[in-house]
Amino acid sequence: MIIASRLLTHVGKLPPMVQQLGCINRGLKVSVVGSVGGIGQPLSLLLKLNPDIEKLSLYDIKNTTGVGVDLSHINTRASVCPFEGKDGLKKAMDKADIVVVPAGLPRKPGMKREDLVDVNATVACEVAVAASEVCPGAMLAFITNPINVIVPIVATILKAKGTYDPNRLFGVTSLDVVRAQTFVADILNSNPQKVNIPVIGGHTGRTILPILSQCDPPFNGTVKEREELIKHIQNAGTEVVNAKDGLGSATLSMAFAASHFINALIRGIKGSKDQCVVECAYVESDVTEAQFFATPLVLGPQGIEQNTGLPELDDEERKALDFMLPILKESIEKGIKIGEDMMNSCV
Ligand SMILES: NC(=O)C1=CN([C@@H]2O[C@H](COP(=O)(O)OP(=O)(O)OC[C@H]3O[C@@H](n4cnc5c(N)ncnc54)[C@H](O)[C@@H]3O)[C@@H](O)[C@H]2O)C=CC1
Ligand SMILES: O=C([O-])CC(=O)C(=O)O
Repeated sequence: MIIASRLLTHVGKLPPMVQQLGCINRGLKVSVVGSVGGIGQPLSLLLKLNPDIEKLSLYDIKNTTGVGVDLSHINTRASVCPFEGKDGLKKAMDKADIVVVPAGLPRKPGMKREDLVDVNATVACEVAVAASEVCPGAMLAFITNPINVIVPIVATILKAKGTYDPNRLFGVTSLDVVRAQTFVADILNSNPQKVNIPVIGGHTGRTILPILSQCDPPFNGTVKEREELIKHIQNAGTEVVNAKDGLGSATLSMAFAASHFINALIRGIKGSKDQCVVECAYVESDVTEAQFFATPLVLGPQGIEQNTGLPELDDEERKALDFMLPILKESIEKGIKIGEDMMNSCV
């Protein structure tokens, strides 16, 4: 059941530790945790191209130096600093403005995203603890699956450490939007970059809800075409996992989607004046009964400036939302419980 479909804002009083005045005019420090992986390498490359990044700090458990030296030869502004090993995490994240996390195990055919939780919860916990110590004001963007569970785990740990700011913690769901834009554009024979479509909820199966009724340009397909399109968007991750046949999940499209999201966060931090920065992401929310939920967010110097709430929904979308909420709530409860159990064990 929907609690509210009005405009909501999370902008509250920040804990003193994480308070920042206005927007940042200097170059930014961005840390990529898991930078040697299938997503981490192309994501680091794309971020190296952003002229607002002054320091690109790379961390992985091993082999970061090679990736760092390679990237460092590219003639763009960001200086590249590679770190590895247990001690390297805090050094890499020290005073970061943004930490993006493509670390952790990907799926193999036959697995669900939820099957990754045991291994990936540890990675998320390590990053949350390090963030609390060395960059408590940073924007944290988690790519690690299962997003629906990982973000509540991180929030719970940050809360216990006294450094949680709900405006600065994001589960990256941009790939769902990128896919929705692409698949709609394929059908409409239009430019995918010009398709506007919110994707709300979470990041697995039927918790991924593209709001086709609000698509611009309009999608006027038949009921069957619409159902097929929604299924295609919801199952796209599994499609890649099966096509890669044991060699992992989406990496290149994810790196593109994540760099798009991080570039938007940066425009927000820099106080972009030319246009409002709006992106969908999975965040703490009171838009529905689910404590974490993806909706379009206005991004600004302090992270989430405004949660725009639920887009207008038609009857089918309302039913789909009602169907997903218990699934999402169960994942969130699980995440909170794992976070409580782990908070002292992953330091
Ligand atoms: N949010 C989303 O839409 C998507 C999320 N993903 C998820 O992203 C994650 C990464 O995927 P891939 O890059 O394909 O995996 P990968 O296996 O290619 O790379 C993961 C990297 O994480 C590193 N790593 C492992 N434990 C670490 C730790 N404790 N600290 C730092 N680094 C650590 C590994 O050394 C490796 O370099 C997976 O969990 C995957 O399911 C993948 C696609 C889309
Ligand atoms: O499906 C996976 O395991 C990776 C992922 O989240 C996606 O591609 O959307």
